Amino acid sequence: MNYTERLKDALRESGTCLCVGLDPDLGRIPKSVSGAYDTRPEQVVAFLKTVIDCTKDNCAAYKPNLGFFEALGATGLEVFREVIDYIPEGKIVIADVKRGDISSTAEHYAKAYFETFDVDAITINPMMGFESLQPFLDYPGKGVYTLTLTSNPGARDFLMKPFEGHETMAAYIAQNLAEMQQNHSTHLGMVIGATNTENLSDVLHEHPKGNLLIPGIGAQGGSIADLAKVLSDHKGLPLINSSRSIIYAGEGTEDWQQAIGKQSRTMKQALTSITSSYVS
Ligand SMILES: O=c1ccn([C@@H]2O[C@H](COP(=O)(O)O)[C@@H](O)[C@H]2O)c(=O)[nH]1
Repeated sequence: MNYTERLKDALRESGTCLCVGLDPDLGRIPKSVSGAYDTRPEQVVAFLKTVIDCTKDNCAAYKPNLGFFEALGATGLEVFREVIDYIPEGKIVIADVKRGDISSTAEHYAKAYFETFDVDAITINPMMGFESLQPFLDYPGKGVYTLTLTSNPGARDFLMKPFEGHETMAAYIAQNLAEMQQNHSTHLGMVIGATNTENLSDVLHEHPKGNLLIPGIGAQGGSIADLAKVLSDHKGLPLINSSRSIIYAGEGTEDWQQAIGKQSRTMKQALTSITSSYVS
């Protein structure tokens, strides 16, 4: 099965395009978890397993961000392994690594995430040029989401500036991804921010079948209504990510597990109008 078919199944089975971001911040782990385990890696594993238990009925995908795992030190990758192994079958797992380098190094990033960890998809950074994406592109069944129009204010520094005859550099990236897709078996999707919807039409027009990873709702304040408008004609499948607003929903309370479950249900509900355009 190719990546898009597996993604479609995950959306259909869960009835949502919600992706839960796994960004474990040690300072925000509930006291009942940090008090019960001696080591930081054990605390993170226990917290994230509970997050997964509380959210699995309300999402199609999980997106662990490797920065949070690397911050744990030498055992960070073991924690990452244990957490992704716990994610139920049928969910899409996206390693948010934002890699990109010369080919000999990029080949090893591709090997690490598509072979050693065997995740469904990763995020990549195109800053070193399209040739640096090459090592990721011949993995049938896998997906890459290339940073195209990111959700942060710094997207204005390069990605929203006119470039090579396009209104934005983001649209130029999207056009190149669509062209590269014609000759490669890895699905070439895009990361686009829910906070920058006013600049998204051109980007989506250039890569009309690209699957989308969309951070920026929740803690970053992106509007689901604006997103729904801009996505209305897009043919690629969206995964809409929220991390902090879900996994720390119960911060400071005793019934934090219920709060996480409730917030993921609320997000799933809020995304219904978008999900229903893709899942019948
Ligand atoms: O443009 C981008 C690309 C990636 N991210 C990542 O998504 C999550 C968002 O977390 P929230 O807590 O929902 O704000 C995080 O891992 C970012 O590194 C992004 O926000 N924007």
